[in-house]
Amino acid sequence: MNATATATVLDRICAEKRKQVAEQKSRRPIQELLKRAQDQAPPRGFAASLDRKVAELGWGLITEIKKASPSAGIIRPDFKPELLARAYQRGGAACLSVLTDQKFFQGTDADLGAARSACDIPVLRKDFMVDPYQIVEARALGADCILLIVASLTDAELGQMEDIALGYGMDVLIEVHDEAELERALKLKSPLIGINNRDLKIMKTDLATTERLVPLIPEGKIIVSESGLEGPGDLRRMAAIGVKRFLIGEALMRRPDVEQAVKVLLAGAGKVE
Ligand SMILES: O=C(O)c1ccccc1NCC(=O)[C@H](O)[C@H](O)COP(=O)(O)O
Repeated sequence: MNATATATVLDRICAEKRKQVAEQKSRRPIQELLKRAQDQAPPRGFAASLDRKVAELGWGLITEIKKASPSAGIIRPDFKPELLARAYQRGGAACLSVLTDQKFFQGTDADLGAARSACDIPVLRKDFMVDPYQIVEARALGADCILLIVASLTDAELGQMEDIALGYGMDVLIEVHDEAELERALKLKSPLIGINNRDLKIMKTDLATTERLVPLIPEGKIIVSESGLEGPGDLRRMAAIGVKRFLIGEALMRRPDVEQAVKVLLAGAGKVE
């Protein structure tokens, strides 16, 4: 069996990303990005915003701006990042996640800028980080937080990219899907641990992933349950194990009125002590 035959979706996305970054480096040298990153206003404080919303509403939602995905195809044909960002904020979101990958998610870097300029809440650049160049690029675009997927990086790469992001004052969401990845994530500095309920190798989503990993996470870490969350019952199920911060994309993106969808979700979940 050759490598291509066994490659997962995540492998294919990361391989493509490495090619794109190599091209991008020759189009836009790192010196230019470093300058733009220095000129940005300070990051908005991603984890702090989640904490404030948990104190205020009982829940901290990271609502995602995602036009399409490998698992679902086109999710939202009528796609206006700035309108979605404003509506999410009005609905009660703590933070935004904006997909900037073009080939697999039909996102763009411009989507991030448009969304962030349209609201006051912090924004995660949701992309597949494979090179330190992309961390500087994220800050140059104005991102307040980046995602590092443990499954696609070595320990050395994780440490290096985390250090660059923390050096800029950005937050870093470290994403894991199983026990081995969690063990590696816990060696890093960032307190933000995202448990992805979606298995990126087989594209299956199961909320039991969060339930299985939460007991293994020491106090002091901030847990975010990601993917496959749909209704108030899912939030209450997670609250039963102490998880009150969530990253939600598709279930909200499919609703015509995302402001109302967030309000209904939060009201339905109630305030759980
Ligand atoms: O969503 C996908 O199909 C996907 C495929 C391959 C890699 C990553 C993928 N999703 C990224 C995400 O982490 C989700 O967009 C995010 O957690 C929100 O999930 P959902 O609420 O299920 O849209």
